[in-house]
Formats: sequence, structure tokens, C-alpha cells
Amino acid sequence: MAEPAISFQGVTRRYPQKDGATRDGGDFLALQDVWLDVPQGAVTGVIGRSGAGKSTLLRMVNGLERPSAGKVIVNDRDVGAASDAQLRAIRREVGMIFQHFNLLASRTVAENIALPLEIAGEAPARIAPRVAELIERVGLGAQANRYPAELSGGQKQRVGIARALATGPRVLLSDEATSALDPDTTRQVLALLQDINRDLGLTILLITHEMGVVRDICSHVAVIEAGRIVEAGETYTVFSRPAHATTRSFLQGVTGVAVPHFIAGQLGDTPQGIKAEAVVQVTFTGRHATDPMLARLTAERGVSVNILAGAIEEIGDQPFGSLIVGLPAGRLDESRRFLEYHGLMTEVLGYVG
Ligand SMILES: Nc1ncnc2c1ncn2[C@@H]1O[C@H](COP(=O)(O)OP(=O)(O)OP(=O)(O)O)[C@@H](O)[C@H]1O
Repeated sequence: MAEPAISFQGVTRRYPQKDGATRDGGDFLALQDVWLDVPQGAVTGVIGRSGAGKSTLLRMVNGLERPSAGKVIVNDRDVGAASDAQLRAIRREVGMIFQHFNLLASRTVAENIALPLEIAGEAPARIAPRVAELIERVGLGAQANRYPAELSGGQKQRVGIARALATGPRVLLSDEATSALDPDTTRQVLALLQDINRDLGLTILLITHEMGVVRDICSHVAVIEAGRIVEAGETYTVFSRPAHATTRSFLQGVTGVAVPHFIAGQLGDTPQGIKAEAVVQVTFTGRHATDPMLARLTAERGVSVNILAGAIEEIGDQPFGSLIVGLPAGRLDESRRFLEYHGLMTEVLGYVG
């Protein structure tokens, strides 16, 4: 395994008690003993509800916050222990984009993008070509001399992305970068981030409260709740076998399919009668997604499969399928064994009849 780009090692962040809301009876713990490795060159999403600790976690990476305990290692450097000079070096390697873009209203697109290069003391002659290259990269060729107020939200975020890339960082942090954008623009900005990740091999760590963002571009995901990471792993693994209730609630409506209404109303906990059907969610990922296992269940075992709903999508570059099927309740155990033996996952949702 390659060294992680970012490693949170037992990170805790305390704040003095606020509003009587405590997580340990004394100080307020915004983060509690967080262990998380962010792989090099991957897009990793941290998802959590408001107040879960996402921003605090992200701000540790460029030293805007320091851990009260534990370490944050970025490209082999301990951010919490860094001197001011070391911190400046770390910040050149870590770009950041924001929900509300944080552009300077009095500067044009090109001037906003030039800002980090000016701050880094780059020679003026080298700034213009670098800015031109970045503007091209984010597709804003026609807007170089416009001011932020003249741009759409998506264009503003493209400026934010170009500015974050100006110093050639190895890591890009995204703080809810698409939360203020409409769905179409969100898709375009996520596609741009994905291109940048692929073309530049840049590690991206993003925080979001939308599982759709994780589904669309993250190969890895961590779920944070009340300052703790409750689940983490490769996106398609977490999506297919969510272990924590919070993960499952974030996943509702984002992946797969729902039980059709006319069946949902009839679902019972136990089979009634010999004609009862078990309603089963079948999930399949990776190489299994294209295997015709349900057809084989019918052909090889003579089990009739009633497909009720289904969808296949792409998650973390892997096919991910979810089907809801009816199986004869009397053949349920055998059918589940067959499907699971062949790498599919099954969950019984209830019985009809
Ligand atoms: N400087 C601070 N002083 C006291 N409490 C703080 C401070 N910064 C953050 N917190 C608290 O720590 C908790 C985590 O905050 P954080 O901003 O990291 O959450 P978040 O998951 O990013 O939420 P949101 O999505 O709403 O931004 C919150 O309850 C917040 O009120």
C-alpha cells in the first residue's frame, strides 16, 4: 500500500463548553479520536450532518485548526506540529475550494487566480502564462477579464478551482463546493473535479452532506457522526454493505431502488401460506454487476424470479446494481445461498402473501 496522502491519527478537537452542549461532560468535542487514511490520488468524501465535525476535520489538513490530541500527517508532515514557515509550505501543497467561492469582488477572474501566485512571491513574468493555462483548464477562456458579480455560480466555482490549483498543490480540499449550485451545474463542477483528479493525479478530500456527491465522484468515503468516523472504506463497498444506521439513512434515495408502492403496503414480517413471496433486495457490485445470476437461478435451480424494480449505476468507477425481486418464500434460503455464493448480496425486506 502506498503511503496515504493524509492520515488522521487519533485526532480529537476540543472546544470550550458551549450552550451546555457537551459530548464528554466538560469541553465540547468537535472531533473524537478520528483515525482515517486518505489514499494518494483518490477522491475521498467525508459525509455527515450539520455539526458532525466535517469542517473541523477538513481545516486540520491545512492547519486552519490544530488537533487538541492526535496527529494530522499530510504528505509525511505533521501539520499540528508545523512551524509558521512549515505551515506556509504545507499550504502551497494543499489547495481549498469553498461553498461560497470566497472570490475577491474587486478582482477579475484572472486576477483572482493570480492571487496565490502573487502571495507565494512568483515572478510576475511567470504569473500570466500560468493563469492563462489555469483559465483554459477550467473552461473560462471567455471570462478572464470579467468580475465575479458577472459570473454564474458554476463559473465562480471554476474560478475557485483554478485559484486552488495555482500553486500546483498535491491535495485539494473541497468544503461543500457544490452545495450552493443547481443539479446541472453541480454535475459539471463534479466532472471538472474528477478530470483534475485523473489528469493531475491530485488527491481530493471533500466534505458534503449529499450522498449523491459521494456516489458521483468519490472512490472512498467516510461517514462522520457527532465527531466520530462511524464507517469508512471504498465507496462501492460501503454502498453495498452499509454497516451503520447513519450511512443507511444517507443512502436512502441515492442508490438503487425503492420497493414499489403497491407492494410496500402489503409487506409483512413472515410468510403467510404456501404461495408467499419473499421480497428481496439484491445488490451487486464490480465484476458481478454484469453477471446474469438471476437468470442462472431460474435456469439451474428452477426458481422463478419476479423482478419488481431495478437500477444499475456507476459508483466509484464500478458498476453497482440494485434489484428488488420476489422469490418463492419456500425457496428463499436456497436462492440466497446461490446468489451469495456467486458474490451478490441479499437482504430480505419482507413477505407478500
Ligand atoms: N470555534 C469553535 N468554538 C466552539 N465550537 C465550535 C467551533 N467550531 C466548531 N464548533 C462546533 O463543533 C461542531 C462541529 O462543527 P463543524 O463546523 O466541524 O461541523 P460540520 O459538520 O462542518 O457542520 P456544517 O455542515 O454545519 O458546517 C459544531 O457543533 C460546531 O458548533
